[in-house]
Amino acid sequence: MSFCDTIWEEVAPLRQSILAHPFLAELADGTLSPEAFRHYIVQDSLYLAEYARVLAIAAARAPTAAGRMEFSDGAKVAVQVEEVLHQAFFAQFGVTADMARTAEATPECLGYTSYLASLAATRSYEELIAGILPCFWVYWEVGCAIKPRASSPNPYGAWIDTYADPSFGAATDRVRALVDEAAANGTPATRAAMKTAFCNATRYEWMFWDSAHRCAGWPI
Ligand SMILES: Cc1ncc(CN)c(N)n1
Repeated sequence: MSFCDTIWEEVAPLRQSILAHPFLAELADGTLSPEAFRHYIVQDSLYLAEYARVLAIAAARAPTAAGRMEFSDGAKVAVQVEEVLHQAFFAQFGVTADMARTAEATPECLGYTSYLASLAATRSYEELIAGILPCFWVYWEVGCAIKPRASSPNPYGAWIDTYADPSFGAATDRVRALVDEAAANGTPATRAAMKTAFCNATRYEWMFWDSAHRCAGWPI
């Protein structure tokens, strides 16, 4: 079994909690409240801006040309493609430019992006790319799980289609291959640290949807 397959199995309970989360169940059947989705999409826009920066750092730190290509392409895609999706949803759900510009990152959004930035700034390249991977893989799993059971028409159909698209699966596979390669060249201590980064980022994915479902902000 590859390193990625092993850590994927280890986070199986977390993944089950993600797949069973009411945010995603309601998104699939189209009953998710517009308020919860608006909360999510505004926070996601803040998230992706930071994620793109983290990918650009991963590109700069990558020891191979394949890594430099993948992460610099990923940084571009995070800014371009997903932002196009967000702009369409902003229009659909009444998010004005002013609302988007003045939005403050929630604890979950700030926690996730700050965690990835800390991996980029103070940890190994191997840990960094292990922390980057759930953003791809978890969404690909969610997109594929939701698509066959999604209601039609569905106000969130474009979101589902984006993450169930084979091109997103192909990008996930390429990042997985880079993580497997890094793990194979690393020490047991490196692999243990990579597993921690992967697990923490997967936790943040659950927390991100959960806070959107509660429309939660800062408690104080
Ligand atoms: C929080 C989060 N994680 C992952 C993705 C998918 N790139 C996203 N758009 N937002």
